[in-house]
Amino acid sequence: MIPGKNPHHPSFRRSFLFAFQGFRSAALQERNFKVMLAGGALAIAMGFVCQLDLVSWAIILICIAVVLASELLNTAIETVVDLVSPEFHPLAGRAKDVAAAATWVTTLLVALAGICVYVNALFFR
Ligand SMILES: Nc1ncnc2c1ncn2[C@@H]1O[C@H](COP(=O)(O)OP(=O)(O)OP(=O)(O)O)[C@@H](O)[C@H]1O
Repeated sequence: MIPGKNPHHPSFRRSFLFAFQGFRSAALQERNFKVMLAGGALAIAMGFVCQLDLVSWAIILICIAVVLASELLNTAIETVVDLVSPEFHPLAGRAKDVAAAATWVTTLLVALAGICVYVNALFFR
């Protein structure tokens, strides 16, 4: 909470608007997040092409959510690091590198999970 601000929590509607504002700024300004949104759209299109069953759709949607959420968290961490350490500092660099690694590990494993789902839908049904 911002110091000195009204201690009452914002309403759900206002909280949702703040979250939407964060999503919008990431979608407009972050190249990696744009790429991941495009990847999510592609995954959904492939789901229709492969005529996924309900459980496979659930797996694909969870995968998309995990990747987008990890990129949003990575962006949040980078933003805070830039705020508290605008100058070069090895710990700032480490924090950004580790946050980026989290995104890439997630993306890699989600891509493998997605391939399993589509291969199963195309060749084993
Ligand atoms: N303040 C800093 N001190 C030390 N190293 C830093 C600092 N800021 C960035 N770095 C190093 O530069 C790398 C790139 O940082 P940058 O802020 O450009 O993020 P990025 O990789 O461009 O992120 P994105 O592409 O997601 O916006 C970091 O991973 C880190 O290794």
